[in-house]
Amino acid sequence: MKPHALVAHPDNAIVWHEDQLFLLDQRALPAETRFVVCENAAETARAIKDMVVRGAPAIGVTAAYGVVLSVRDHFQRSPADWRPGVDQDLKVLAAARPTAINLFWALERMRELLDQLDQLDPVPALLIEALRIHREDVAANQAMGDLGAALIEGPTDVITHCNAGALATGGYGTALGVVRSAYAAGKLGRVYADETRPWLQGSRLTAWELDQSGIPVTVQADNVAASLMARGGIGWVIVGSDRIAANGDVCNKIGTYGLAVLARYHGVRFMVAAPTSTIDLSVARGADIPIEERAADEVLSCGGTRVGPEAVGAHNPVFDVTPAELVDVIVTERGVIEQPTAEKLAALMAQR
Ligand SMILES: CSC[C@H]1O[C@H](OP(=O)(O)O)[C@H](O)[C@@H]1O
Repeated sequence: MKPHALVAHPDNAIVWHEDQLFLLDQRALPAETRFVVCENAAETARAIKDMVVRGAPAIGVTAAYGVVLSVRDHFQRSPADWRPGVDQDLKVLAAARPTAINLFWALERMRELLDQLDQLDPVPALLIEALRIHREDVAANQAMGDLGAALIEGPTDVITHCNAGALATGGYGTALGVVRSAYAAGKLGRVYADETRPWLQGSRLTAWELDQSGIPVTVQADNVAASLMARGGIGWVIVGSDRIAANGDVCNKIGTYGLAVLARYHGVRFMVAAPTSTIDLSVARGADIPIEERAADEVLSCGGTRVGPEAVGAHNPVFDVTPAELVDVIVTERGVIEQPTAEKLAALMAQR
């Protein structure tokens, strides 16, 4: 009998159980539900890079647990001189993926605690901090869900892109957190989930999550959104984010920018739901955000079968940037920003 903690559920994507890190393998969903166990920082970094776990906040939460694994390893090996090995592991974790700021935000928060620790055994304090980061993320998503749902008059249908759900976070979800709260409030009819080529986060993960939650969901090819908006009945496009620049430009899954242009053309409102750990005031504008390029094979294969000619390459940027002027509202756990600007973001981030 599997322990309750390891039941495959969207809110159980990242599990610290019996002093081990278990990750629901999102490469296999929905066909197979299996967990990958990470025993150390290197395995955790590999799991992030290979997208066993993905989604900006989920990457941050996972990296925090990766730091706990690192400290436990190095403290056990060398109780008097464990820090250098941990610092090297911090670099390995930071190199896992370049775009989601939550990875670096979580590592910096763990590093700040490391710098303060002087007790003999650092592991308990670090585990408590990682668990706190995890718990805070879920609470932020629940708060955002309610704030975002309050903006929806409804009942209406919405489009979402990629997966910004429980699987992409510590639990509950950002964009899908708004979807969950709006559905519970009777404001949501149906979610149209872009399949989100090439990794299919929408048709595999969002569809699985919403189906598990009993929320009406229809998968659509990425090029259907325009005609669906033209038909009418779509009130909102609701997406997550991997990094929001100081001026309000939003970096998110490739294809988000095109959705924002279509939404503005068709008078559909465009909502970005993201915790403040996704806002990066150190980056002035979206053009300065590093965009991850992944293997050409992700584009040239589908379901493990090569679909493109062997001799042909592929361009596979996996994020793009939506200019702030195309974003109607950014929803964070601290509050809502209509028509985001640098000034409004700075004021929000100055709040404690
Ligand atoms: C809640 S943030 C989720 C965010 O992350 C996804 O990217 P990936 O699946 O490559 O990690 C996508 O951009 C989602 O919007």
